[in-house]
Amino acid sequence: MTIPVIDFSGFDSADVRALKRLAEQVDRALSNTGFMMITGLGLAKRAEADAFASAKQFFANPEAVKNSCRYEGSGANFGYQQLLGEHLDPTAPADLKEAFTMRNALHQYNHWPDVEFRNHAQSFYQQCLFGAQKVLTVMALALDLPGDYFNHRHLGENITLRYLHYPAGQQPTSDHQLGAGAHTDYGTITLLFQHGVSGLQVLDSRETWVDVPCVDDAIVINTGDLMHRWSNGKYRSTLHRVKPARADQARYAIAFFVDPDSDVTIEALPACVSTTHPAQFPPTTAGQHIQDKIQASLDAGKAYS
Ligand SMILES: O=C(O)CCC(=O)C(=O)O
Ligand SMILES: [Fe+2]
Repeated sequence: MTIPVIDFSGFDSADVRALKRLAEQVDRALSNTGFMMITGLGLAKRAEADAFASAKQFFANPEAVKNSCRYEGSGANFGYQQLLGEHLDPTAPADLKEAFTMRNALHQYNHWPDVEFRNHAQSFYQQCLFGAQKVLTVMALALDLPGDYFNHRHLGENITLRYLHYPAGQQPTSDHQLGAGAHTDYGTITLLFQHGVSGLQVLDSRETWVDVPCVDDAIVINTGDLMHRWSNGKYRSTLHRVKPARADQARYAIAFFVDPDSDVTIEALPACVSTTHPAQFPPTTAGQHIQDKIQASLDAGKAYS
């Protein structure tokens, strides 16, 4: 399985042929593997560097400092989650990672570690949103929808920036313990910044875990469960996982989850339904699906404690 690299620099020309070509490339990648690497989105490099610097500085703090912004629950979906705080695979041991999760980061006024951390996070969130909107536009065109169809349904309520730290030198308790357990993402698309250290793996159609390389200046983008349902199974929500960090090298990554507003109903889009391929899933609301999945990843800990 190879994950295609797609150059989005033609997006801004608004040339109809360039957009059509992008839509075809995105459609193929999301139907085949559910994963693509995108270059040329035009995000400010400085914002990404500042966000990673902030993340590293925050995770280096003592536990007591980090816990002053402790994650309170799936409803807020905001704050610090300590090592072993989550089971992305609810059937596996806890993940060897810590995280700082920031849902709807432009409208969160409390619980920030400090002003600089907040400024960097909000700047990077804005950059990611700007890039994500281009990708959502191309996806809408690929699915025969008006170009702004998805943008209107992703106003920010469930859009979440997440700093991840896979610390060096953590000894897994078993082969089943990972940096991040096997999971599918919950929403529409995820943008993932790997910061030059690999570790992410994707399950291919032969049930083999394939390493995702770090490609300079490329953002990994994958589709999640709700896009799978919206597209009536056409766009994949592919299982992926992260290996534990190496003994001598920590891994930092940033994920940007682009998920629909809570009251958006997700049901098969007209272009994806036919008499031979009727709707495969009952309608659901985005909020319900996202809450159920987050809660499962937190509740799973109880079975292991
Ligand atoms: O750290 C990574 O590379 C991936 C993390 C991930 O898949 C997630 O947070 O959903
Ligand atoms: Fe993921």
